[in-house]
Amino acid sequence: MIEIEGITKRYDDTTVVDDVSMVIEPRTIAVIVGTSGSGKTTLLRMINRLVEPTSGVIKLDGADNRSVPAYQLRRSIGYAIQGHGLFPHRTVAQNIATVPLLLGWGRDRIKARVDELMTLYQLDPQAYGPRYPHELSGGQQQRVGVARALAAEPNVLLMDEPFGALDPIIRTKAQEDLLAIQKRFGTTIILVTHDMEEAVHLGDKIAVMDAGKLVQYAKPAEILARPASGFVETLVGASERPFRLLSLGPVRDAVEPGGAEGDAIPGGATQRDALAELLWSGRPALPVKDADGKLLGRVTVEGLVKRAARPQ
Ligand SMILES: Nc1ncnc2c1ncn2[C@@H]1O[C@H](COP(=O)(O)OP(=O)(O)OP(=O)(O)O)[C@@H](O)[C@H]1O
Repeated sequence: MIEIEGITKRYDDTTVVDDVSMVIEPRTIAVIVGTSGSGKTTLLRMINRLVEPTSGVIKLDGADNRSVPAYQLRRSIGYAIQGHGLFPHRTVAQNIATVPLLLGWGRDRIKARVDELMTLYQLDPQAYGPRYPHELSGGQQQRVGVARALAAEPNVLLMDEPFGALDPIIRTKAQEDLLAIQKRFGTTIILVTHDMEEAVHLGDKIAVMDAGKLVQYAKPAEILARPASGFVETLVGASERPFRLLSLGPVRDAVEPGGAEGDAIPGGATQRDALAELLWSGRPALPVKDADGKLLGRVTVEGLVKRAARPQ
């Protein structure tokens, strides 16, 4: 668990993070969003003490993050940034091995971990391990950056716009990989992004920052349905709100009795996917099936539009 208590950062007379308090539950993802310069990166970097706060306390599993030396703290917290921050003159395998080496792991353990992470990220260790970062694509470099951040099995992973430079398709894949890995290792993740869609998709909770202040910290559905202020509403994008709400719910929750013509959509797909499919194909209804292929009912344009208009 990460407890941020009344944390403030001032540079001379300027307060860039202003009395922020929030709790990040273990094994969850908290996403920080906000306008440029609102203090997101500064807040993130106070967790691993790349920035020292002016006042306030941050506790990791109950312990003040100043109770150990900063360099030691940083070895126990993964950190992934936009542009990946890979060491250009070290191979991919050496990059991933950085923190385990610092921690004094044995050779065999390091090799096993590097191979495990590379395999997990679909980079063949034999082929890619000896390469240098410039010999990889942007998406591959990004995966190596996250693999490196995860190498020493940190309980906490800080990510600052990790997918910012990726094209939309690779970005979606990177987000899915992150969710799968977070489930597998139970990592607690704090991620900064400009992209509200990404925040809604990844966040168990979303923290909205404005001019150094935390203006709302809530589940995505709550932020979308009940933005705490005009600022949050604008950030969320009023016109896209209905679609974002639909992207939170599975189709199986929107099923109506009856059947429909054509290929079925799986119950686990999002309601947004179903609406897109309906609009795209010009059909009024789609059959919905569960994972075993059993017919659950149908989903209609009308039903989905109603759900989007009336948030729970
Ligand atoms: N070392 C520093 N000295 C003085 N001011 C700083 C320093 N670091 C950051 N700031 C200021 O603090 C404010 C918040 O910066 P920060 O990088 O945390 O914002 P951000 O929300 O992450 O922005 P962006 O989305 O553009 O990355 C900015 O106005 C920035 O200029």
